[in-house]
Amino acid sequence: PNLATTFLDLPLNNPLMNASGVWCSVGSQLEALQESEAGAMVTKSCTLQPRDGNPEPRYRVLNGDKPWGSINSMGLPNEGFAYYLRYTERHDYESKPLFISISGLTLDDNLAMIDSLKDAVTPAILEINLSCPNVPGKAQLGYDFDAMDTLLAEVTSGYGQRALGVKLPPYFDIAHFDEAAAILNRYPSVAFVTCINSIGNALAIDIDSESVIIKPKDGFGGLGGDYVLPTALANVNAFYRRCPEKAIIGCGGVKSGQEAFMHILAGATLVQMGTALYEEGPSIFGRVKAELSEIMEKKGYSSLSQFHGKLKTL
Ligand SMILES: O=C(O)c1[nH]c(=O)[nH]c(=O)c1I
Repeated sequence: PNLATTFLDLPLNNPLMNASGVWCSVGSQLEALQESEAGAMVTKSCTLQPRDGNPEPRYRVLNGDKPWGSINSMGLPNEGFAYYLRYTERHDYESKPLFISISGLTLDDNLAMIDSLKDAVTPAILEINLSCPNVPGKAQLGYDFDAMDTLLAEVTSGYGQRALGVKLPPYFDIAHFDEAAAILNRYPSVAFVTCINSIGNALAIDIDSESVIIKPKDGFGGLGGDYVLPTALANVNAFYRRCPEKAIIGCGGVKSGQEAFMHILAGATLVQMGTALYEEGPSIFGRVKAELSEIMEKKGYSSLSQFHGKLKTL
C-alpha cells in the first residue's frame, strides 16, 4: 500500500506527524523529528518572548503501568518566536513539510509574529493555536466565538490571505460544531483545521498520596491519550462534514495504525500524535506507518484516498 499523500499541494511520504508541543520545543528535538519517519512536523506553539511555563511536575501519564493517557499543564513553555523562525530557515523542506505553531498571549503578539512570518516568505505552514488550556488567566480563544471571529479577521488579513490553519479545542455540542464551523467557513484562507487539542482542565488523583499529580493550577490540566480518542474522532468528522473546502488534521488518541486509520476514515488528511510520541519517542512513526500499511493491505486498500473520509453511518 502507498501511504503517500498531499497537503496544501505539498507531497508527503506519509500522513503521520507530531502534535504541537510534543518533541518539538528545542533544536535537538526538531532535528530528531527531521530525521524520523514522520511525514511532516510542527514546532511547539510559541509566544513572542521566551517563556519558562508552569512549575513542575507539569506532565504525567495517568494511572499506573497501563496508562490510558496523559495530563499536562505545561503553561506554554517555549524558546520564543525568533528561535522557531530561525528553525524554519534551516529546515530541510525536501524531506518533509514543516508547520510552525504560534500561540500569542495577545492579538497584537499574534499579529506581530504573523507579520514577521509573512516577511520571511518561508515554506513553513502556519498553525494558529486557539486552544491552549494551561495559561493561568487566559481563556481558550476557541471557546470564545466572538474573540475567535475577531482574531481570524485580523490574522487572515495580516497574513495577506496566505493559507494557514487553526488548532481547535474539542467541542461537545452539535450547536458548537455548527457555530465554530460557520465562523471558519467565512475565512477561505483558513485552509485547514486541526482537531483536537487536549481536553482542558481535567483532574487526576492519586489515592495513595490522596493528592493531585501535577503542580500547576491545583492539579487541573489538559487530558490526552486513549481517554480522548472518541472525542477527537467526533471533532474530526464534525468539521470534515461542515468544512468541505478545508483539510482536517486529526489529533487525539493515536497510538497505533488502528487509531490513525479511524482518523483518516473520519476525514483527517494528516494525523498527529502527542501522548504516544511523548512516551515512545520518534521511533513511533516507523511503527505506526507499518501498522497502518498492514491494515490497508488486509483491507485491500492501495492508497489513503480509497478510504479517506469514507466513514459509513448505519
Ligand atoms: O500547556 C501547554 O503548553 C499546552 N498544553 C496543551 O495540552 N495544549 C496546548 O495547546 C498547550 I500551548
